[in-house]
Amino acid sequence: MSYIILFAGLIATLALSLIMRRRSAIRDIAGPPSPSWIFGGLGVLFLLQGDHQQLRAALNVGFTAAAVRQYQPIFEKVAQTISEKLEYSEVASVDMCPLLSVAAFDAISEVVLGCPTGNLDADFVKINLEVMHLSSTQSASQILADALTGLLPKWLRRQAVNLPTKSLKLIRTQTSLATKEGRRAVREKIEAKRQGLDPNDDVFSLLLNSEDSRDSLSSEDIAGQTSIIMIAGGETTANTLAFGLVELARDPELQDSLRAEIHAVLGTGRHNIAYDNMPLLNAFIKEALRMFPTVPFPERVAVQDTIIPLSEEITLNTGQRTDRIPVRKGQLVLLGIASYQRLESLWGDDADKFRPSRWLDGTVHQGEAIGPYANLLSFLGGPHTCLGWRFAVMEMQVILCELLGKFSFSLPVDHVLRIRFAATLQPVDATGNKGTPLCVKRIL
Ligand code: HEM
Repeated sequence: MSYIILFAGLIATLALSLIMRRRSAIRDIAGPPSPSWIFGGLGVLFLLQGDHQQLRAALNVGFTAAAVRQYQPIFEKVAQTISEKLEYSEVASVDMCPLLSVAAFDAISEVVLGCPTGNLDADFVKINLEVMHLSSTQSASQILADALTGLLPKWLRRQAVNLPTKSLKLIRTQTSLATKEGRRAVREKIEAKRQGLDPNDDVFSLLLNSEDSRDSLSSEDIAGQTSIIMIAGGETTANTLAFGLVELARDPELQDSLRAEIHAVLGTGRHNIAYDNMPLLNAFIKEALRMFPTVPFPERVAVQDTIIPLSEEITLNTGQRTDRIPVRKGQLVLLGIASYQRLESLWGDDADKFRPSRWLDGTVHQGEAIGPYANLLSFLGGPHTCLGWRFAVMEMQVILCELLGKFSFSLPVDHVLRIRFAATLQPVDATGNKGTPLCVKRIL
């Protein structure tokens, strides 16, 4: 981990400090994130400025606090499925990563498309799970080839998208199957409405039926989001949960306290559980997001010349001191989120320690709010702030309550956890592959 932080510190801390001093700086570098050349299409992540604002405002209808509350029963069902799988597992230690990936995919399929995974096209399901694992299975040369392709001039990149590399082939197929599946889901909802059936509570139904979005969103706009939502919402949530479970397995005392809070709340009944009113659970989620931001270094291309103001002066290699960095239009800026969230100057001497109590004892960094949740940048900030952050928080709340309420987690004797950065931040096991093997014991 320290390598990642050092790397980030070298190339990107500057860019982050800036956001802290003047929040609007992030808006001046609001250009497209680098993978836009691969995906293209209609996905909200890849649009810019006016087009982006308009589409995002319309899509937001499916991601408000009120909308997300309606999805709670689906998250609970998905969480129970993980429990059932754990119950029947007979191995000494269970790799939680694949279970969490499948759960995250199930949650998105049902909440967004309104369709359980079992009813989706089998090739679409398979390709999505492959894409979720793409960044953890790429060789060093594949990563380098993709990164270099991203640096080609725009006209050449348009052609390069069709290169037969493993990652480009996978992403092309995922985008095309996702759009097909999204169109099918939209068609079925329109047909159900024509037949006078009540609309469901899924995101696409809300978008098709809400007064706020139906005039500004075409069916094709909605279907066109399927690919990016599947990708943006899957591995991100699954990896945060996986890192969090390892921290719980390391700290039996923390696990007991969290379980006591969960039992106290669940003991009062399983209906309409007020997950937001569980202080330790929410502190735990914030700490997992702070320590393990799954998108640790998002990239931006400046849309105009701008000045990035720094919170502290730095010395340039010319010896000159400065508190600002000029950025030219078109220049690439890396946002060192992982560094920002471990800066000792902001989070204290124990910034590198997993300590959820910092969110409860008043020692947490208070400053200008720069992200949508808990003053963290894990969901980014500015115009491209994660659209699904409330969705992700509730999904994590529900899954943690279900798992911790019923099981205890401990580290296997030969436990090794390394952290890899390959597009997302991933837990890696002793074999060098993505994985978090944990000993899991039923307690209730
Ligand atoms: C812990 C879980 C999650 C984390 C840490 C996370 C983080 C992020 C980050 C950092 C971005 C900005 C990426 C960039 O611009 O380069 C983003 C964008 C986005 N996320 Fe999430 N995300 C999570 C879960 C979700 C979920 C569950 C969904 C949907 C169901 C979702 C949907 C989106 C969408 C649609 C965007 C694009 C927003 C836009 O460009 O306007 N995310 N997310």
